[in-house]
Amino acid sequence: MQDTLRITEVFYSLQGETRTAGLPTVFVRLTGCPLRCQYCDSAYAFSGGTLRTLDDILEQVAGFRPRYVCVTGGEPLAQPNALPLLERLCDAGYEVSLETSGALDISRVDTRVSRVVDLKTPGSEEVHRNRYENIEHLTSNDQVKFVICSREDYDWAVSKLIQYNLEGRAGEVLFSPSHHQVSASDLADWIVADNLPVRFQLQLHKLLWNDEPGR
Ligand SMILES: C[S@@+](CC[C@H](N)C(=O)[O-])C[C@H]1O[C@@H](n2cnc3c(N)ncnc32)[C@H](O)[C@@H]1O
Ligand SMILES: Nc1nc2[nH]cc(C(=O)O)c2c(=O)[nH]1
Ligand code: SF4
Ligand SMILES: [Mg+2]
Repeated sequence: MQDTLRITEVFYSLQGETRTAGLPTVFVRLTGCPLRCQYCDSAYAFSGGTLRTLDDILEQVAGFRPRYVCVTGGEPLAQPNALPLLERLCDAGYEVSLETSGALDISRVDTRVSRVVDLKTPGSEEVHRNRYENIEHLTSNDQVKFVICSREDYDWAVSKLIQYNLEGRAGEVLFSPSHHQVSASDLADWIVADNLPVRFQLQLHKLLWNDEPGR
């Protein structure tokens, strides 16, 4: 169908992650994902959802009068109409971010959008899906994220940081512990010991609300 997207939820909350962590943000969560990361906290968005028009989604977002809008999922870029949704959110004047697995082409995403590209680690069990061609499209408005499941994942992430000069390409490089799979304080200690040019982050929404859907 034209101009529709399959949507799991639209909600207003504090952004729990990335460079806008702590800022009130509307989340638009798109349904469906071709990956199956072993840690996925959003598996409820793999199926179901409601087909909605872009106009309908834009109208609900406007009702919250937000400054920040985050398009997430599921995997947003698995739906072709994610691209016009992102454009229209930017045209409406919001500061827009996109959370993507990095398994799909980001090159056609509006560059006004801050693209948060998750480079999947071996511990995610989806490392083979990384589309490394995306890295050349990154700008200082974009963010690269590693969700770390173990010391081995940390060492792998450091090697990718160096290999692709990620600090020089993206505005932010984020290291996040996979929830309850690696000690957050160990990860923090490793980053300091290695003097890494990355930002450690925790998922604020899990500290606040224990990952209830729609928060
Ligand atoms: C649910 S995904 C949706 C967007 C896209 N599919 C992706 O993977 O980036 C949003 C972010 O949450 C992260 N995430 C999911 N489960 C997590 C967990 N248990 N601990 C930490 N981060 C997690 C993902 O790695 C991703 O960066
Ligand atoms: N508050 C809040 N912040 C978030 N940042 C990323 C989220 C996600 O599930 O992708 C998320 C979420 O679900 N809730
Ligand atoms: S790519 Fe994102 S939504 Fe899909 S399984 Fe992995 S974390 Fe979950
Ligand atoms: Mg969540």
